[in-house]
Amino acid sequence: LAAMNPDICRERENATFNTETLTNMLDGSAEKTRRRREIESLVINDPDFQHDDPNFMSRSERYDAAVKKSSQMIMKLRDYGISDPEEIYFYKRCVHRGFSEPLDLHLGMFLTTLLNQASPTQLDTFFTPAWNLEIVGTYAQTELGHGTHIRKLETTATYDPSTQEFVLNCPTVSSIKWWPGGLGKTSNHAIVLAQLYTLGKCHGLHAFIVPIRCMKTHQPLPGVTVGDIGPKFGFEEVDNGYLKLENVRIPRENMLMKYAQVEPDGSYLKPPSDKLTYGTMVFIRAMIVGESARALSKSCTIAIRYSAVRHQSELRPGEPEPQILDYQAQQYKLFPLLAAAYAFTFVGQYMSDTYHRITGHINQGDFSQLPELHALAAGLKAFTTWTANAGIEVCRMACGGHGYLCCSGLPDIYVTFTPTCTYEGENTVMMLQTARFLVKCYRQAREGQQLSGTVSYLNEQQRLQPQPVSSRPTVVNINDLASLVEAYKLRAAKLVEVAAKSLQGELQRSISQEDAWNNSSIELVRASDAHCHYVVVELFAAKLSEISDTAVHSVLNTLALLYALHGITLNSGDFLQAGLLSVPQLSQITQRIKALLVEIRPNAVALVDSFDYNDEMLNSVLGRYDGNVYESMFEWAKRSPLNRTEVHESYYKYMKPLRSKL
Ligand SMILES: CCCCCCCCCCCCCCCCCCCCCCCCCC(=O)SCCNC(=O)CCNC(=O)[C@H](O)C(C)(C)COP(=O)(O)OP(=O)(O)OC[C@H]1O[C@@H](n2cnc3c(N)ncnc32)[C@H](O)[C@@H]1OP(=O)(O)O
Ligand SMILES: Cc1cc2nc3c(=O)[nH]c(=O)nc-3n(C[C@H](O)[C@H](O)[C@H](O)COP(=O)(O)OP(=O)(O)OC[C@H]3O[C@@H](n4cnc5c(N)ncnc54)[C@H](O)[C@@H]3O)c2cc1C
Repeated sequence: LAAMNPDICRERENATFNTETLTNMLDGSAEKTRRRREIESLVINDPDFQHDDPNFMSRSERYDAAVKKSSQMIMKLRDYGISDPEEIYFYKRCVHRGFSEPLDLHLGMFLTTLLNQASPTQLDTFFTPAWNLEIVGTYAQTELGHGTHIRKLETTATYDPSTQEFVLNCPTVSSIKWWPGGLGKTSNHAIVLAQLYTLGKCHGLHAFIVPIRCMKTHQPLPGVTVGDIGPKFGFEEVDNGYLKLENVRIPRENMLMKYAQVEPDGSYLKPPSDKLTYGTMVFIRAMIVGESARALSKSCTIAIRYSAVRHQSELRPGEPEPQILDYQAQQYKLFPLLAAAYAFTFVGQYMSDTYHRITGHINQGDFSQLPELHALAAGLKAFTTWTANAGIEVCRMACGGHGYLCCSGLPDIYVTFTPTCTYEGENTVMMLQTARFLVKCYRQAREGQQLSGTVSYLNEQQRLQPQPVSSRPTVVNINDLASLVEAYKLRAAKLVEVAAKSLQGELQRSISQEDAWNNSSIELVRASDAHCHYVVVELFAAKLSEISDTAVHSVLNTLALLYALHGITLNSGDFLQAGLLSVPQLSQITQRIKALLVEIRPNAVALVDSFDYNDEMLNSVLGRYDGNVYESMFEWAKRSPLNRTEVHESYYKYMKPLRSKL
């Protein structure tokens, strides 16, 4: 066993706080940390889950290996009695080393849709077989022609009262289902989102359980054309698929009928809200916020550990080359991302709690908070994925050339994460959904209604009436987190107002509501972005008040200040325009940020250690806990398939003959 790299040892000795305390806080409690590690070690020590490096495998081999692992995973979850969704998720992440896998849609969307949208009788019929993996399902919504604008999806489900069946059809090329994970080869069922027709009338999108492959032979059923859509930017383990349905008949009982219903005679009963069909998307959006935190914290772990062991260039003449982590420019790249990773971890926990709280109310028949839940999940999903997506790439480049190697782990993190900006609601479109809610709230507040929840700041609009910047006291105390939260809040209020006024201005030019909306999209997206940024800063600050350990409190306070101040510098125009900040303060902020980088420097490695990714999960030569990066990179390269023979066959086939011809 090689000794620990001395640089990284020194980093750990210099930390001012106890990493275990912080890890416990991130997990929720010491007991939760213990249990998570226990679950992870079940996987890591399981010979069935030892795997070949996927980088050296073909796509088909990768799919094969993933299905093998997923099947074993389901067996073992059963054997170990792991049934808590959160624990299933730990186990699953560890088995697949953070990669997406063929059963994701079954576990994440098929089962969830059943749980939330099936009637009790339907749950009895479908849930147990689905839990036992006899039914393997996916969520088939997107079509070739439409992913975003789902009201225009073209697949139809027409009720036939004579047989009490629905007849499903994809009538056009653009109506072919396209993208669903696990659809191509793995699933034997799909929840298909289709336009419901009954008694000659269209009632919009509804969800149907459609068998697509024979339960015995796994052959596609009559009328079903199904397959894999081909290689992608990443997601190589996943058989994202296509599906064309031609006169496929399913029993009436296969329409999910917890809310909307079709009676045997074909009469239609409306749901209490027609957006309940969209519920599974809200769930996954809420989960993606936590995924942003994970992707970013993993990337930071890799880049910061590597920066602690990598020496390059000359800082002071005659002295040894410094750790690249000592360069201010390197710190400025990585520490704000580290701060964002912490912020998003807390936001992810909040989003998950909020989802469960409000879904609880919805299950009791109270739909009043659905709009806020939707707006929050949509906006925070977009806000956090955009930041994390860009941040992963910054981390990769911060590792220099070695970041480009697959064994750094960073390319896989990037290609696996980047579609979160697109799937489950394209980010710009999600920001516009949040803006729709914000503008509505703004108008309500104007009309004198008292708003509650995350938008309650819009009640304070009177305070925001325009006044000359010079006559207004500057609001920000750049050393006080509470004051920074206030500034973010006022910026959000201002940008919501700007967006609302833009809409108003457009409408006064007597164009349609829709054109006014389109002509204000830039302002609307910025308003949502500012709103989400405020929510994130606010939640980070609120988290600090829960921390009793003074050493941990101090280091997280530094990170929270860095997060807030760095965000101001990135958006300084907004803060200046709103009169929340003066020009001299801007350079004070830069100085303050530099001081914060120095404060964070001795704790940087400990702060990424606290995320507690074991080496198997991190899967990165550069991010290894022991810091022995060069040795293991050399070992990894030797295993490259091109090195199986000393002389590659291409030499004999092409180069050697060429030489004799010249
Ligand atoms: C016992 C055991 C327990 C067991 C437990 C078992 C369970 C589990 C166990 C295991 C757990 C382990 C898990 C493992 C997980 C694995 C990971 C998963 C990986 C997943 C990978 C995911 C891969 C990716 C999958 C995908 O990608 S799947 C496809 C996703 N596709 C999209 O996301 C389409 C976007 N497009 C739209 O969402 C709409 O098109 C559009 C733009 C909103 C316009 O919608 P439109 O209908 O036109 O509405 P508008 O007219 O604009 O608005 C009209 C009005 O409705 C409002 N409103 C719009 N929405 C909504 C909404 N939701 N909700 C509420 N309101 C809404 C709007 O606010 C407006 O309100 P108003 O202002 O009028 O008051
Ligand atoms: C890896 C991956 C896995 C997926 N898995 C599934 C799955 O399991 N099941 C499933 O059903 N789907 C799945 N999808 C599909 C995914 O949900 C859609 O791709 C997504 O909803 C975006 O829709 P789109 O592709 O139609 O993009 P488009 O809507 O065509 O977006 C293209 C551009 O148009 C812009 N745009 C569109 N509408 C507006 C608007 N109203 N205002 C302003 N700008 C607009 C967008 O911002 C974007 O820049 C998956 C996709 C990927 C990449």
